Amino acid sequence: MIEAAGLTVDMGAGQAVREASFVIAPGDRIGIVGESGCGKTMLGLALMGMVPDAGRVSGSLTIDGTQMVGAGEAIWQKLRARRVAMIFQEPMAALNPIKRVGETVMEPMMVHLGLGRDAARARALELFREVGIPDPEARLRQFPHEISGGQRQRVLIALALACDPGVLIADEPTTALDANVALRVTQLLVGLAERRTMGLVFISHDLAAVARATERVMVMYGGDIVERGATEEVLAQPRHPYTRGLLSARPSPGNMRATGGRRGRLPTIPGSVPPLAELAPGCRFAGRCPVELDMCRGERPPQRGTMICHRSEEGA
Ligand SMILES: Nc1ncnc2c1ncn2[C@@H]1O[C@H](COP(=O)(O)OP(=O)(O)OP(=O)(O)O)[C@@H](O)[C@H]1O
Repeated sequence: MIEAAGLTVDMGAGQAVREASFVIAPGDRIGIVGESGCGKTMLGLALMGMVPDAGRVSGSLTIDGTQMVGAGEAIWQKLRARRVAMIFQEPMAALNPIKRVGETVMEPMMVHLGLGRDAARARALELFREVGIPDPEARLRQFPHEISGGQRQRVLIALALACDPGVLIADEPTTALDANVALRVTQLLVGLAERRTMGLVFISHDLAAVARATERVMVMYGGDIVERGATEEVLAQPRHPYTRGLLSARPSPGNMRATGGRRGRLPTIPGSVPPLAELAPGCRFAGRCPVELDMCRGERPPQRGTMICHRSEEGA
């Protein structure tokens, strides 16, 4: 349904996504993982034709066989919401605070599907039931601030499903939620993808959620997809040093101690030495790169084609 080949997003200051190639077929559940700033959201936005104005998209992206790189807004509007939909980060920011959530969910059905108010309301009610919102009649009339974080996320899922998309992109759908609610939202997304034979692109820092939600995973680092494969295999036997670092940085009592309590930071891998001798001036790891960056070229600022070392504030 979606095929990307050499898909690149250039933000002017650098490439947020570099030469990404992959296929998403109906029912595929694919994870995109990697640390903050590695390009996950920008890749999701590229699949929606919503890259910020400063960005330039090149390469190839076909949706249902139509080339979308260079396609005008009119073509995107036909596909967006109907073929590809996205759940955006931060439910509170993604919902209009002065609009009842029912109205928000009804709007795309009236605009894109041409449904009248009554039909759109009936369908919104059905969707609220499908995503597990209790007392859906009452919820339709509420404002975003009147419902819990978990329910706001479910409203956003209902909104994304409004036009029955073939692929749903969920950008950090569980990050703002506590562990129990996050687990239920993850299970909901998997169930929806299975029932509807809908593709699911699950973007997350949360490797446990990715393991639950997806069958395949792509690991991004500095705009590149550095590793990919069956989720179970990649998480159990990562091949790329960056993936190994990412996995060992998972917050656990052990590595919380190793990192002095800094969640999500990569701990030092004892004895690891960068394979390239030349390091950036001032690199505070002084020859002991904590993530074994096999592509570190010691350049500062990082040049196109180099991997950016996010672990060192001073060095690249
Ligand atoms: N509006 C923008 N204009 C210019 N550059 C941007 C813009 N938004 C993001 N970027 C840059 O694009 C790169 C990729 O950002 P992106 O938001 O895709 O990362 P991410 O992996 O989704 O991070 P996070 O997990 O924090 O959301 C970063 O270097 C970021 O600074």
